[in-house]
Amino acid sequence: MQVQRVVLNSRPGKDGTPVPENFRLEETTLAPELKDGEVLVRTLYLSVDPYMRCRMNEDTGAEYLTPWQLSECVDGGGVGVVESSRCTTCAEGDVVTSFNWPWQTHAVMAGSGLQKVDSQLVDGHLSYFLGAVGITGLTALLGIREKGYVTKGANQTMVISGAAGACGSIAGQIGRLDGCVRVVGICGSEDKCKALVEDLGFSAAINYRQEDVAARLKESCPAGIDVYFDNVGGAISDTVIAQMNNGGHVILCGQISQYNKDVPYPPPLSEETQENLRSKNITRERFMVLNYMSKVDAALFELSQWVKSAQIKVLETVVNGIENMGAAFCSMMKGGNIGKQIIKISA
Ligand SMILES: NC(=O)C1=CN([C@@H]2O[C@H](COP(=O)(O)OP(=O)(O)OC[C@H]3O[C@@H](n4cnc5c(N)ncnc54)[C@H](OP(=O)(O)O)[C@@H]3O)[C@@H](O)[C@H]2O)C=CC1
Ligand SMILES: CCCCCC(=O)/C=C/[C@H]1[C@H](O)CC(=O)[C@@H]1CCCCCCC(=O)O
Repeated sequence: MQVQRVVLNSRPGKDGTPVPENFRLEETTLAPELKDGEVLVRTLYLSVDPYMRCRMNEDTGAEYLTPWQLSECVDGGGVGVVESSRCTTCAEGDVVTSFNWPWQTHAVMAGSGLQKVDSQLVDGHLSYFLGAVGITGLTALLGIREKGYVTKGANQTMVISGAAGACGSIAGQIGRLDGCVRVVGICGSEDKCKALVEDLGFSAAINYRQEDVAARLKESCPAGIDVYFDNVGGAISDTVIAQMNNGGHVILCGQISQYNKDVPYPPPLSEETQENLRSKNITRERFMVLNYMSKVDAALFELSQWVKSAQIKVLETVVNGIENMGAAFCSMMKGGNIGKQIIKISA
């Protein structure tokens, strides 16, 4: 069988901005016969995620991430359907997902590396398994529950950076559902601000590209900031932390503003920000969703119930075609997405 796949064509360099030409589309042939334990899957949807920027480097800088190899097929989150199987745990027609799905239109995979999913959890919106009812929804929910210390009735204000993205858009809605009285998002465009306030119920939204973030935070968080869901790091986070209340909590989810720089993860903080954290007794613990796998089933069920009952609204930016994987990744890294960036590979 002839299939299309995406390979890593070149590396952007540790300090470089990724470009679509770092990826290359190729044709390849799949072996006609499955071996014991293997399944043939058709790819439905693929995910592009910020951590992939680290996998473009020869040294990813994170012990749990392996580098993509030049001229080899790249991989990440994917969902697809089993077309034929020689594995006892997967049957034809099963919908399956994996963190290591090859960027390929069809693939032969070990059945043992696939998780079967129940399409009823997402009312048939299978791309949600890569977002709101998948890793990014889990990151938002478990990040808040494990590191946010949100308490009903405590009149807390939560600020979210990268608020209109996959994790951020869900985190703000969960902050509100869990009891924060004000939820304020920071993001990079007027359209994003409008979506946060008008569609997702955020109390206010700040466009960091056009507005004075410090001044707008003062205005929209009159009682200060208690919880900060940090997706971006850098200057935006320094500004937020400077306005946090004593005993506040930073959920250190990601630092995308630093991923095109040759710095370790998490990147070092300025003296001033370190002093702000110390003097105000603010916690800032690193959060990694993969460390909470024992809580995933219950968390996915909770996310599914919220999505099905429309208490959480899901935003997606969907691009069609495997040939657009590289462009979709680069666009997401620059803010081209509202909600989860998804690539639809087949119907
Ligand atoms: N800890 C964990 O277990 C996990 C952490 N993450 C982290 O969460 C964060 C969000 O990931 P995800 O939701 O998948 O991605 P998003 O859907 O949020 O997409 C990335 C967004 O980052 C914003 N961005 C890009 N560059 C900058 C910059 N220099 N300054 C401010 N914002 C920027 C852009 O939005 P805008 O237009 O607003 O600039 C862009 O849309 C990332 O840091 C990621 O590494 C993700 C999954 C798991
Ligand atoms: C080094 C920067 C990482 C910043 C945080 C982040 O984005 C983490 C993302 C992971 C999250 O815990 C869940 C995921 O899906 C991300 C990692 C996926 C790991 C796949 C491993 C693939 C491999 O290397 O073989």
